[in-house]
Amino acid sequence: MRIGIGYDVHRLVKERKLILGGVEIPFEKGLEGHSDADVLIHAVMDALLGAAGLGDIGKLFPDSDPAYKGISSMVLLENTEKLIRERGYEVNNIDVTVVAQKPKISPYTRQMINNISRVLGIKEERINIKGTTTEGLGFTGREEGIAAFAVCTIKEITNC
Ligand SMILES: Nc1ccn([C@@H]2O[C@H](COP(=O)(O)O)[C@@H](O)[C@H]2O)c(=O)n1
Ligand SMILES: C[C@@]1(CO)OP(=O)(O)OP(=O)(O)OC[C@H]1O
Repeated sequence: MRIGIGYDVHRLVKERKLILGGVEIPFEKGLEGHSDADVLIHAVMDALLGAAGLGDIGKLFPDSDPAYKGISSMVLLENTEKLIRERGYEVNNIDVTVVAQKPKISPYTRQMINNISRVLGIKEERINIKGTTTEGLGFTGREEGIAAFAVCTIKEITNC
């Protein structure tokens, strides 16, 4: 078993969609980025890549590459899963914390978990997603951005 950790931050701006965990959440602002800026999925990808010893998201999917402009991060997650599988690992479990003053993510976590479970080919019970505010403190508290932390474990693929 190997463990990985991921962390990402994206800025909240007007006239962008807010996509978290592959779910479009109605909100007055969205996250800025080269891709769809799904900060939750980016943290999960970095955790998976870290666990497998494969570097990080920016190394594998550089934001200088026009191929990734506006791409759904669920596609990048799918590619990440293939890479760790090629290394001989499968995902065991994932735990994510989204740090956002607003919006509340709890009404959407079931759908996010379903999206991730389908892309990674693992049971929903192996994925946990939670939200927290920072009680108005810091850049997340001022609603300037959203942060996400993810921890995962991966295990060697066995044939039996
Ligand atoms: N973006 C968020 C933030 C919080 N939640 C839910 O609210 C609970 C209380 O949050 P505190 O930061 O005040 O501790 C938290 O445990 C979550 O259930 C949320 O869904 N989305
Ligand atoms: C996902 C990538 C690639 O489109 O771009 P962004 O959406 O800007 O995200 P970030 O977490 O800043 O870095 C990873 C990038 O390479």
